[in-house]
Amino acid sequence: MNLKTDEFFSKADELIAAGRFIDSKGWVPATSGNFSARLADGNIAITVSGRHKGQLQRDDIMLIDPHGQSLDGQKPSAETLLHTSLYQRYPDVQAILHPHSINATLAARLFKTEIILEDYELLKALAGIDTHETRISIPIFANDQNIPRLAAQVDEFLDQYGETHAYIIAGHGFYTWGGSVAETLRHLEALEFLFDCEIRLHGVKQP
Ligand SMILES: CSCCC(=O)C(=O)COP(=O)(O)O
Ligand SMILES: [Zn+2]
Repeated sequence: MNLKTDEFFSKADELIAAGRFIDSKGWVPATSGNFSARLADGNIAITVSGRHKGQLQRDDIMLIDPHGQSLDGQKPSAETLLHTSLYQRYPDVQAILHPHSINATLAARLFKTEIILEDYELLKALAGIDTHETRISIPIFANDQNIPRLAAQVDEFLDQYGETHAYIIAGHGFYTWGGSVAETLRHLEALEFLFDCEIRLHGVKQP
């Protein structure tokens, strides 16, 4: 049975286009990052491990089940568990994007455990926020090569502190998600701008 349906290819094409845009900004250097989108049957279209995310072709997007098992023989992202955990937690989440941007990396060096974003008009680009008079915290987790342990740490935090639009992994990148690939890309772009503002504001050494 061919599991790659029209819906799969449509989502794959959205992820490919998102990858080109994200790469054009320099946010997925040297094969870093990974992307996924949930399909109507619960299976997930996700990037094959090790591919350059700015040069994706249809063959670079593969199919996994909700538990992260490959359904087409290809090897999914090394960070698949971070995707499947978020889909399991948030039934409305339909796409996840993970860039390795300079701003996320610098933000973790500067802010250590969380980055606070408040009083920015662009916060309204994040789903559910309708005023600049909003204060959100983006948590920062220590990097870990043990992805199950990292996923468990994220899960434990989200169990305790509830919803967030994104999280940063120190020295690594960030994860963000949304109700569609387009919404997730909007979150990614807005968060990049907001991280940049905070880094410029707090990161410039005083004379
Ligand atoms: C060269 S980046 C190291 C791995 C990583 O953090 C990443 O985002 C890409 O891994 P993938 O297996 O998804 O290609
Ligand atoms: Zn990564």
